[in-house]
Amino acid sequence: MKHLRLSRRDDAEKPIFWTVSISRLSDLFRDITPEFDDDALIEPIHLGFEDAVRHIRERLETEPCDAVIAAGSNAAYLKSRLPVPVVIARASGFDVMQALARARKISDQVAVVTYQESMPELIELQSAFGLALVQRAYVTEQDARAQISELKASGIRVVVGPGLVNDLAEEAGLTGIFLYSAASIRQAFEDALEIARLTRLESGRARGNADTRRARHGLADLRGESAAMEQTRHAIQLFARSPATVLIQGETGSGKELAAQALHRESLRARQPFIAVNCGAVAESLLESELFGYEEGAFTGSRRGGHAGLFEAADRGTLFLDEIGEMPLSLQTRLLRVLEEREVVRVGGTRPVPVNVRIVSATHCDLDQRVADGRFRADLFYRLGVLRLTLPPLRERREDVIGLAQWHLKQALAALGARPHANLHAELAACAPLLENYRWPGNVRELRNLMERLALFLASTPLQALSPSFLLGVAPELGGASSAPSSPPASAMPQRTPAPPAAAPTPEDAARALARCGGNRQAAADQLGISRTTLWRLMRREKPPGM
Ligand SMILES: Nc1ncnc2c1ncn2[C@@H]1O[C@H](COP(=O)(O)OP(=O)(O)OP(=O)(O)O)[C@@H](O)[C@H]1O
Repeated sequence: MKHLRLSRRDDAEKPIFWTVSISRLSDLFRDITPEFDDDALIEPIHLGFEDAVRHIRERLETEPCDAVIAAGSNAAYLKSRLPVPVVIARASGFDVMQALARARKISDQVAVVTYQESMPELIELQSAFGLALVQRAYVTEQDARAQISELKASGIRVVVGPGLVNDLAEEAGLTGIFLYSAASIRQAFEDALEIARLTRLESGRARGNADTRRARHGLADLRGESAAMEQTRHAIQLFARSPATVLIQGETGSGKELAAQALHRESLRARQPFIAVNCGAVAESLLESELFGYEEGAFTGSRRGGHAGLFEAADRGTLFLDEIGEMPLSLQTRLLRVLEEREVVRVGGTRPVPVNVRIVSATHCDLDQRVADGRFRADLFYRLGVLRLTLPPLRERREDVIGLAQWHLKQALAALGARPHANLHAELAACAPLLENYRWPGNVRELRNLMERLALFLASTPLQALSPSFLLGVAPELGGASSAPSSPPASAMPQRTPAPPAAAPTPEDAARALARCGGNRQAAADQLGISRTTLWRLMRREKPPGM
């Protein structure tokens, strides 16, 4: 979901979030906050309910805030009383299962107390966990307190619930088990980033920035001396002169978005917005209103005055529709109409708004096949692909591997404040058999990630020569092994011969990486050398355990 997140930026540009909690949720907020330092300014507010509302309302008179992040009844209270978006951190099914497993170790008489709604599906887990489960829902603090004393009187000793419930349970001499995991809090922070992005886009605050910051990359950033890359750059220059639609095809990490940005930067629209949206990562209903906008009253919760969609926001610029193959059929019809009429009608509206937008779309999937399967409209396919650009996978242009490796390694070393070895080129050339024989399922993104990993080890051991055996120690996958090491390799590590190419990550690999990274999608994607979009794709294919 790289498009749903603004890139690393100066503090002045970062969205501002306030996390609001009085319970032990504050500790979890505090622990997760540093992970988002590059993306947002996050400040804790240790207040709840009325006190929090009063405090926040006062501050909002003089200070900006893009979203408030809270959980449980406190979040619901704030949501209906604050004029800024309130993102509610929600416990996932996995959180509940983890909490129950912990509770089970203490007692087989467990109560789950949640805000407003109980979880009927938990009944089925009773026998799996060998538990006698009691479920309660509360509305107010008083209500929660009363429920807990009833539970205590009935012999319950362990209570699973949000922060307030934990505090009350412990006050009553029971054991409280906290319901939220780090992963659910991270998800709330991600949601807040997305909301800030959409709100800023709508208010026009980010529109000026989008001109140069969302299209950050130009033609020179698409590196590689192979004939295929030369041709790609040439085609981009040529296509930039035309207003026609461009369809970019290529495997994950092969540079499709870089190419789209370069196309925009080379075109006459370079000073106008470049707006990217991932058609696969946004729910159908949200994608519709995000793309086309909506009128006031179009649906419950719609904003007063309506909302301009991305077509309107990208007016005179470029709209990059990534993962176009994932666009639902109903929206395909609507998109086709916009392309033909050159005007959008907002959801719930009747008035056409003229738009002048160049559409560049990208896909990793075989769109011809989707058309043949009836999953993608043939007329839209032709309309989107007046011009076509295909980015070759890295394994088909092995002559680019060493140059790209050197460039990304130098960048990564510089980011760590470390100097590259004077003979870096020769050292990498000696590693060429390993690097060039590898299959690179994640293409240049995977190569970049690997170089970042290598830079970390080289920066921590400045006297270490970059030899093939050292490289293999850092990146066993180059020799056919699948796991990454957790500590710097021993320099005397024996060299292994390259094994058959590693396969692309599977949904199971994605699930394992997510578990290793505590649910942090960016970290998991980086570990696998894939984009968050690809990770998301793999997760969608993953069957929930036990099914
Ligand atoms: N030709 C290239 N030169 C230098 N770096 C590249 C090149 N191609 C890709 N990269 C690197 O790989 C990263 C991923 O590229 P990009 O996001 O454009 O891939 P993509 O094809 O859009 O991937 P996905 O389908 O997974 O979204 C870039 O951020 C860049 O660091």
